[in-house]
Amino acid sequence: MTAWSTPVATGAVGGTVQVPGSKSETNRALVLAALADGPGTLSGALEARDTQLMRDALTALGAKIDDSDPLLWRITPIDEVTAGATIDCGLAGTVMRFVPPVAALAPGTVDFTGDTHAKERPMAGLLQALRDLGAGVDGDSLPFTLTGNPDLGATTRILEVDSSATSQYISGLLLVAPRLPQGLTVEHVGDTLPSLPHIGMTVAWLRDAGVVVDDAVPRRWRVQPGPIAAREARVEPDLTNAAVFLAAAAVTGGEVTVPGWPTETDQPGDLIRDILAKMGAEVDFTDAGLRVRGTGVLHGIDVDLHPASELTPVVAALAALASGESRLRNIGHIRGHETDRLAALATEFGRLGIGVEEESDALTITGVGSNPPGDGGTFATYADHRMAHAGAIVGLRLPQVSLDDVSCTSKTMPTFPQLWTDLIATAQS
Ligand SMILES: O=C(O)C1=C[C@@H](OP(=O)(O)O)[C@@H](O)[C@H](O)C1
Ligand SMILES: C=C(OP(=O)(O)O)C(=O)O
Repeated sequence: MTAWSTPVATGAVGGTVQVPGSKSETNRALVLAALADGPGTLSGALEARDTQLMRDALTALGAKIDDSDPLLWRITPIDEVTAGATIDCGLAGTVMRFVPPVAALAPGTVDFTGDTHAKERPMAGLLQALRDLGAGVDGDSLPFTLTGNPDLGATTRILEVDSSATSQYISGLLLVAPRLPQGLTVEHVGDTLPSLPHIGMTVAWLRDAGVVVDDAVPRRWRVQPGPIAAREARVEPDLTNAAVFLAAAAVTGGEVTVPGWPTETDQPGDLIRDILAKMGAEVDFTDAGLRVRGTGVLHGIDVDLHPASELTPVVAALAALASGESRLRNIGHIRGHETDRLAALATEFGRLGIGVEEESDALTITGVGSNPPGDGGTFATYADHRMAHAGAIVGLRLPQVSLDDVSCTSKTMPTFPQLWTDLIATAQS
């Protein structure tokens, strides 16, 4: 645990923040490279706990990953998936949902474990799907032992999956689908399907590796069997992680540029541009990247975050500092993220004196506007990197906010405390 006093911004911030690579893209690229038909490379990849866990997991299953050059990782694919390993998933959704389908190709058992809270994260729908494909699994949540089946999916026509708890079940299954003898047709059978753009990202990465995917029918994906082409793949900056720095511009009336922001992207974090503009900031592309300028006005917002729910903590923090009421809707499934984010945000904002009403799938937040409560206090992060981002944003205007633990930011952005300190220092100078 590393406690951290968040810096208050005494003026407008101004700076350029080079945001590290996308977690979601890096971990998809690693899985596809490990299953590819030859050696490949990855540039712009994210160095963080979630991607280290993925590298360790794929190495344990037989891939060779040379990450000695941070600018260009070299991946030699798995020849035959190795049985007998123990995979530590940490708290990484992409590891716990993307690696078991790979391990299910092993001729033997693979053990899966994770952090204390990982045991609470939804796994049952994926593990049932793997059983339906012919693997064995001895539980419905972490930790579990999986017994692989080299004939995985050989007799499956259509695999029905309830992915309402997390889109990552479907992404994990699609990533191995081309390696199954008949390919795979996956059909979502639940009521809701969150984070759909993240499934779109999976489909795009498969297609870029030469895999034929038919997604013409909503909630149904048909992946043809065939090789996954080895590639020289490139990862974009993480747009959801970028959101916290852009928020600092909007909150302080300052200006922040993020270089390398793609003009077309599969990352749902791109939605932050629209959200910030609706809340009153100026958002535009310049030759240097995406620029956000605070205007001194920050309105509340009514927003459906179902497709981009990982933005919730940052948007909630913006709402907390805005004027008027905000409503963040359709996000019940984020109770299964790194922590129950609806409960955690309501508790921690409430403790600081910010009005929050928690519903089963929504938050209503009464922004403090020009009257931030003055006492500050401890802000618990629940091992959740994005709770740390939310605490840092409210700490820009509420004095003496202290995160109980900032080390959780290493999950996807170990450089966050330094990048944040440097950016907020520009307001003091
Ligand atoms: O596939 C991915 O890379 C992700 C999918 C989403 O998960 P959920 O569908 O559980 O929201 C997102 O929130 C998570 O941060 C990353
Ligand atoms: C939900 C998130 O992560 P994970 O990939 O662990 O699900 C997140 O990063 O906001």
